[in-house]
Amino acid sequence: MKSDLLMVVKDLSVHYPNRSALHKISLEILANEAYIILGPSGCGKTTLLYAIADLLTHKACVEGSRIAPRPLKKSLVLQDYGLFPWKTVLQNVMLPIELETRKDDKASERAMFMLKHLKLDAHLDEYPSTLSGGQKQRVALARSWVIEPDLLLMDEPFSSLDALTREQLQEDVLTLFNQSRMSMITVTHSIEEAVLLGRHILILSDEGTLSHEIINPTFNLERARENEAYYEQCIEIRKLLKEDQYEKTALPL
Ligand SMILES: Nc1ncnc2c1ncn2[C@@H]1O[C@H](COP(=O)(O)OP(=O)(O)OP(=O)(O)O)[C@@H](O)[C@H]1O
Repeated sequence: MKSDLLMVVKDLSVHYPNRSALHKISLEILANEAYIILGPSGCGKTTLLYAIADLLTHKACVEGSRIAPRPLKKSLVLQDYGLFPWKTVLQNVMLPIELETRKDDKASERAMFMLKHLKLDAHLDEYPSTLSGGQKQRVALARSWVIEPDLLLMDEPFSSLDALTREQLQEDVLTLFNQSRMSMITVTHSIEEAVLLGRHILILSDEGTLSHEIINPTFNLERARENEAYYEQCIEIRKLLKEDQYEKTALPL
């Protein structure tokens, strides 16, 4: 196995009691890489993310394998932040450290660095109810980063934020990604977000198969939104999604 391999997913299929969600998905997840899961609504993006995170409900029947050559530290960021309302910003961020059995002397220092970087240092003792959506999502990001995960999993993390806040947070994620050695997997509906945050773009079809796995040459491009190559890549991805849709609806000759 390659030394920088975090996980090998082989022939993964997931069946819920009333329907199947994924069909024979195979992929490799490498260290220090950025992955996107993109596809139409209901195609199984969240199911794939949860399968990788090992968080599928007990009702899901899973076939195939997910093999990690070494134990992985994983963190999950959800669309609705998942903060504890009775804990302050700092307490929310430090929670995963408290739950760890291993002593981590540098954790407080790391948490403070993260909170400062994400411009939350003036809100340490505030409760989530007093924060804006963007601030809450920053707390969730800081919390997921503080344990220095091998794999950061994000389920539509910015979809409930306004456009400017979303853009700022996407920049924050890229900066933190570039300063770390982790891999991240982001589920999104947005082609623009996919091209911004993913070097590997995995496109699922309506039937829950992996229809395309694309290497995005514009990933990590400086000031991507001011660059033509970024928009050309968005157009390419949009074409592939439309072709998938067309193939599905085309009448047989
Ligand atoms: N716990 C569950 N029990 C039964 N069916 C489920 C469950 N979770 C998801 N499904 C079904 O599996 C399919 C895939 O769901 P999933 O949430 O993974 O898709 P998605 O691509 O993330 O959707 P969206 O883009 O709308 O969030 C859907 O048809 C959904 O109804």
